[in-house]
Amino acid sequence: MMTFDELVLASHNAGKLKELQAMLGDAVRVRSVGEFSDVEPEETGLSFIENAILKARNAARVSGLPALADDSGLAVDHLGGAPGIYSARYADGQGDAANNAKLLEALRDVPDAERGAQFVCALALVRHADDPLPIVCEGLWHGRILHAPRGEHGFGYDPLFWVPEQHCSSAELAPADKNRLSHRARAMAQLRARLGLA
Ligand SMILES: O=P(O)(O)OP(=O)(O)OP(=O)(O)OC[C@H]1O[C@@H](n2cnc3c(O)ncnc32)[C@H](O)[C@@H]1O
Ligand SMILES: [Mg+2]
Repeated sequence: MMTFDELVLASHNAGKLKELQAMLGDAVRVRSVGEFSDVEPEETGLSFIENAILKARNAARVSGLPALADDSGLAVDHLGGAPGIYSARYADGQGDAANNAKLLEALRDVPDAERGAQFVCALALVRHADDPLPIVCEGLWHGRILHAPRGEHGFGYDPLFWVPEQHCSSAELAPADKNRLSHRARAMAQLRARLGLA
């Protein structure tokens, strides 16, 4: 079993950091990679898993600590799984509002039945930068893309993601509920089990 008292979170995304911290609770002392470096590694992988491992290794390298990375995104059925691993860069780095506007435009006039989508989260945990055996977990969250944004919580694509079983968007969920239901929560539950913490 892997145990440690300090862990660096390999993300520069404030929304993600907040959710990951809430999910990890007091189990481990958490640092952010931003404390060690402002340079974000290039996400050159072709899969969520490859990018998560790449970010985890980078954070372990700059911090000297074990590192947990999250690579996530939104895969839209009608768009053949796009924006996928390119979700953060969908509108060429112009940020969340531009990403959401571009997605709404891409799905303009597409009926509800064809607006299925899933949020994907890959988590990678490495003990050190060259760890040959990263722990990797994935979580999916199925939903549908709305026709207009709803809700103020969360971050990123949350205002456009309808959660059928909750009858609201993921930005309308209380943070604690999103952290129980989301792609990230599902990946984190697997990680806990793998670490013997579940
Ligand atoms: O790579 P790091 O530094 O962690 O930060 P990032 O924001 O670049 O993160 P990703 O590369 O994993 O890209 C994730 C994209 O998917 C979006 N996303 C991921 N999880 C989400 C969630 O729970 N709710 C809404 N959008 C989410 C997020 O807004 C980004 O556009
Ligand atoms: Mg990124």
